[in-house]
Amino acid sequence: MTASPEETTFDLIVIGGGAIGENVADRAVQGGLSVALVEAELVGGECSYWACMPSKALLRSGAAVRAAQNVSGAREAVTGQIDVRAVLEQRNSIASNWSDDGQAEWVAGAGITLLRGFARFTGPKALSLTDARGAVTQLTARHAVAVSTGSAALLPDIPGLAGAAPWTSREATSTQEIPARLAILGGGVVGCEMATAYASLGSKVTLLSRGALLSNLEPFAGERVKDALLALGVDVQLGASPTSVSRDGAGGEVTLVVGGTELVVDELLVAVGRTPNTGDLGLETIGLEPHSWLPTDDTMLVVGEDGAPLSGEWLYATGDVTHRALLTHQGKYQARAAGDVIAARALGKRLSIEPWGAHVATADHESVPQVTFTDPEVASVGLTLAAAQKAGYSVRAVDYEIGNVAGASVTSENYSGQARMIVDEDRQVILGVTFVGQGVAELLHSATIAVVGEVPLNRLWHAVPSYPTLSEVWLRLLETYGRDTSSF
Ligand SMILES: Cc1cc2nc3c(=O)[nH]c(=O)nc-3n(C[C@H](O)[C@H](O)[C@H](O)COP(=O)(O)OP(=O)(O)OC[C@H]3O[C@@H](n4cnc5c(N)ncnc54)[C@H](O)[C@@H]3O)c2cc1C
Ligand SMILES: NC(=O)c1ccc[n+]([C@@H]2O[C@H](COP(=O)([O-])OP(=O)(O)OC[C@H]3O[C@@H](n4cnc5c(N)ncnc54)[C@H](O)[C@@H]3O)[C@@H](O)[C@H]2O)c1
Repeated sequence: MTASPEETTFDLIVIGGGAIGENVADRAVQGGLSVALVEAELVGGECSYWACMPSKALLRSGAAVRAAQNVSGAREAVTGQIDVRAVLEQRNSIASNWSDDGQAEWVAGAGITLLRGFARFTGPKALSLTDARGAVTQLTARHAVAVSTGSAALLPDIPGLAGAAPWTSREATSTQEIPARLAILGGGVVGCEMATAYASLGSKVTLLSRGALLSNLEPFAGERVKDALLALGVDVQLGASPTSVSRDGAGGEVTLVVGGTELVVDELLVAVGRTPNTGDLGLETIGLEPHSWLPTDDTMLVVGEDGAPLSGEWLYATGDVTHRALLTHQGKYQARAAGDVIAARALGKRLSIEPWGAHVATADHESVPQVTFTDPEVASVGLTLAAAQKAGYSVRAVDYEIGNVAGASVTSENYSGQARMIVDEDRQVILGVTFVGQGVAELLHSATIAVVGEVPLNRLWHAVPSYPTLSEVWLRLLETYGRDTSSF
């Protein structure tokens, strides 16, 4: 049966029904547009089924046990081992058993038309949709198309790697068996989180990292996480990268050659970054390069090599595929801006596109928060010292040992953690904050508000942290910086 033009023409077509695409579609519908959301796999995308949620489910039991083991009285109550089967079942439940029924229901309830299949551009505002049976439908967008196709794990060009069936983050977050021996390639966020999870669940983990761990963050973060991984029994090898990889038949042992020495494991997880899902999107039909990231302006309009939006200003991108900040919360922030601005432009409404306006993703530049769920956690927002200096700010870094605040001593015996605040000396506002320690994830939003709000230090003295909480680290950071009383 051939679909009628009414069924194949929409004000906006969103390609990719991950967390980000869902939000673009939702905002645009709320803004008054008809919207189709095209999804080739599961509505909800990586975050729900193979990334944020299942990975955190794998990490939580180990963190809970260690937290109890560091409190007298509670320690005595922790007498057994982690129940790995129960952890995997809980993870299965958090990943909705890889069924997207609930999210598809939400999409329908939000007034979005869900189209299942794989979308490719055939020209400006024109797409073909291929469904699971191979049937092809042509789609047309009246006003805009938003690409929210996400990213996939990058496989480096190491001899033998591709043929050795390595794990990516997908297998690592969805496995039903914990391998006895796991090698992890890459000391970034995925590598450090998965090393923590699998060591907690009983694997003998070897973590191979070319450089320092978590190298995009303050250096002390990676150092403290490295010490914690060593304490968990992880073999952390810095400056190490395999020169060849092979697997002994399907499902057999994997052998890596690292610095001339053989390392034999049951599985190898590759976690060396991401590649955009744009290889088979028909980008060549609209003058863009297949396999490339899709850079945007702050209203999320895709820009060409000249930095200007494509002719007609109809193509938007949000989420990982933009390479602005590969994080669910930041992608959803972009999605809110994009969905609203697409609707406003389509309906000729007033735009709010000045920095920090409603239709722009200004925070992507220097105010991105991120929690790395290692143990200790790393919670950071804004610029590191190195990034602030590189950007030309006149800065001072203020450090404090979190273990010294009263709240830390009741949270955990021998609490140890570090806080760093980066102060813009010219404006007396905070450009970045990093906390490393148990339970610091929930501290992060206070820092995000201080950074985004550009709250002057003199006003921050009036934001009084409750006693005895970890938040008292804020007061200690201010005291360490010193109070300017010259204007009193
Ligand atoms: C192991 C791991 C843990 C993570 N943990 C966190 C975390 O704790 N917190 C956090 O903020 N971020 C985390 N991230 C990052 C987060 O998962 C991503 O930033 C987020 O999923 C990006 O969402 P997206 O919608 O842009 O892309 P995706 O979630 O990848 O969704 C894209 C969707 O588009 C579909 N698609 C692609 N091409 C087409 C096409 N041509 N036609 C139709 N459909 C298509 C795909 O099937 C997919 O469903 C983690 C990432 C990994 C790998
Ligand atoms: N909690 C979270 O917010 C969370 C968790 C997981 C992932 N993520 C997101 O997912 C994205 C991908 O994470 P990731 O860990 O794959 O990437 P990443 O960019 O964080 O780290 C990749 C690491 O691999 C190293 N590397 C690159 N090529 C290598 C090679 N050939 N051999 C050895 N090492 C190599 C890099 O130096 C880097 O340290 C991140 O950008 C992050 O934003 C977020």
